[in-house]
Amino acid sequence: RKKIILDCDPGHDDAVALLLAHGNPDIELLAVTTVVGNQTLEKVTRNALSVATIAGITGVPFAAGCDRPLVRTIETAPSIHGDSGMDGPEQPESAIELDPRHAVDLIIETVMAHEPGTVTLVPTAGLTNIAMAARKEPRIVERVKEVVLMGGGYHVGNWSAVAEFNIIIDPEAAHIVFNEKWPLVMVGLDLTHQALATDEVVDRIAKIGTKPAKFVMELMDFFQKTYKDAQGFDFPPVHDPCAVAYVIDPTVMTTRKVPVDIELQGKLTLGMTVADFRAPAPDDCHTSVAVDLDHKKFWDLVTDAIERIGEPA
Ligand SMILES: Nc1ccc([C@@H]2N[C@H](CO)[C@@H](O)[C@H]2O)cc1
Ligand SMILES: [Ca+2]
Repeated sequence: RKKIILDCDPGHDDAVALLLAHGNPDIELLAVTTVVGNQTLEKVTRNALSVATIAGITGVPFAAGCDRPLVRTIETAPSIHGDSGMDGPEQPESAIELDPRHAVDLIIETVMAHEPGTVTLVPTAGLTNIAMAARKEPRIVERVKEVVLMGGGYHVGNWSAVAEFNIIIDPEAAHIVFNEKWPLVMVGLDLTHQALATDEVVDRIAKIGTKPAKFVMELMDFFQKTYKDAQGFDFPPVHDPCAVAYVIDPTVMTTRKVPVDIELQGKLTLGMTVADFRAPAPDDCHTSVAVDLDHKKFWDLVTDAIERIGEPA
């Protein structure tokens, strides 16, 4: 089984990523950590515990991390995720206790406690926790198997013309993470904008008929409305589970090995993930970007995972 740590900011699509990681039999979810992003740290942490309650996730430590970016001020995304960060479904009261450790310490301790090259970091939010972990314990960089993150875009932006939200809300953290020498797969908007929750997909999930499936339905219903109003999409792109799907089955998408760096100075280009497609890629290139998604294979993984979770509604 593939061991992962999910660092997230639930977030409608983070919630689906968590359900995919929990439901898929090939994934061993070692820890879940939260970070400020779609909403404040307090809200996204509450949301993560709500998802854990609905999905019946037990025996997995959940820890809260950084409540603001390294340098800049907080920017949240209520236009997409609402005031709670996960508007739409009724949220259950969660009985799950947070791990008392800071997320940065939980990430470090978990990576150091497992064999080198066995733990994959899956960030689906701003990279503040990941950057802090690499600075506090540099040994995790060579010990981590790879970083598979949802963020960035080599030709697409959503929070500026050329920058994606997870990167631009903490570009200094992203610069740290992309420049450490660990293998890094950037699952950016170029890929995730193909992961549309179409009517056919939502109908498939509705037919599952369990509490988690109903929860996902209500999430997608809200997400579809805000994505239509805020970004003019007919169907919402469900970004974050794409990163988890890659860890489960890398053939779910194609990737290209290209150098990627983060713009920190640009007036128009701050937070841009600049990918250099000029061939050949340097031998020491440790970054790849995701290009084409196998839409059916992806949604088969997601619906299969949801089917494996929870009692009939
Ligand atoms: N407009 C918008 C802003 C932020 C996000 C969140 N950031 C990433 C996509 O940009 C995902 O992780 C998602 O949770 C999605 C849409
Ligand atoms: Ca997210």
